[in-house]
Amino acid sequence: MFDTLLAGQPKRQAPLRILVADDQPLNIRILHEVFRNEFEVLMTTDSKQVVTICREQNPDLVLLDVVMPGLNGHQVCRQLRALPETRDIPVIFVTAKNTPEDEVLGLESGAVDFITKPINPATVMARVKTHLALKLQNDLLRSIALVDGLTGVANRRRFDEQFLTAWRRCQREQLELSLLLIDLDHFKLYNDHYGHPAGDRCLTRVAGILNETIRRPDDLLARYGGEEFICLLPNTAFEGAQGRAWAMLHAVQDQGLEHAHSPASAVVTISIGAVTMIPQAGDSPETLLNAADKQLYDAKQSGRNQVRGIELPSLP
Ligand SMILES: Nc1nc2c(ncn2[C@@H]2O[C@H](COP(=O)(O)OP(=O)(O)OP(=O)(O)O)[C@@H](O)[C@H]2O)c(=O)[nH]1
Repeated sequence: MFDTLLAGQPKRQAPLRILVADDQPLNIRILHEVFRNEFEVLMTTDSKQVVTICREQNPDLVLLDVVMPGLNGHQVCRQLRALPETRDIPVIFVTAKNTPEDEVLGLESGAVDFITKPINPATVMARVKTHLALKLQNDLLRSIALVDGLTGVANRRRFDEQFLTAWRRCQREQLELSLLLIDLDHFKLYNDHYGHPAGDRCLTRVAGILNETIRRPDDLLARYGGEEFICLLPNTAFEGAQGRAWAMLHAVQDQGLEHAHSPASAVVTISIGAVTMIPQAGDSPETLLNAADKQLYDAKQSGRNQVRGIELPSLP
């Protein structure tokens, strides 16, 4: 099952990655020996490092010792489940404590399985492969559920998830967060003149053009609804966001897609509302969305085929 699933995956950039956390270096060495030929193995003896490593290195599975100084395995597991960016990483407890009470406690804290010490290498490998296969299957289903069926770019749900994660990160680290709200100009007239199927093809072309202007791994272009797209630019200052917006506007215009009945231009064009802010504790993500909407409205009012932008002051 594992190899079949792996073969069906979109090509991964890196090998599957496992994090082994145990305060005893000897135990880590034993597990490293079991996995090192098949997976990339991350290791730590410090339970307090597990959440940070998961956030930064996004392992596909965690093997977690239960009894550790500082935070115990159950506490770590609960922390992982509470964070959006780590909650889908499966955790297997590796423990000498295997009474029914221990197992209930472990399952309640969110572990998917238990492996009893002293470990049997063949059993550990089989269990880990089973859970990795399930994780890959979940990742695949999630990725399908998060793509817009018409244009192939991210859908609204994916945007909502990623926006919230970016918002929290920028709030925590006091970074600039920018949003571009993008709308095709006079698209009703396009549909009326060329027909709905041609309108669909036009939307798909524009989505592709916009997506090609995205540069950084954390940037995201999504279809926000109808003929509206949205672009998330975390850790991006106002000038950078404006630059991206104008690059998108020119890229669409330069394609020269005929729009004979548009009062704005002879070709398909877009209008963009751009906003930037450093989120503070009292701010809400809607502030940024509403501001982008207002800027987009201004761009439309000013004749379309325009970028309008604003840098929001933070709350005192
Ligand atoms: N072909 C196609 N058309 C869509 C889709 N989603 C929304 N539309 C059309 O997009 C058009 C949007 O029209 P309006 O909201 O009036 O805006 P507009 O004509 O683009 O005018 P402005 O935004 O003011 O420049 C409507 O005709 C919708 O039917 C889609 O998936 N496919």
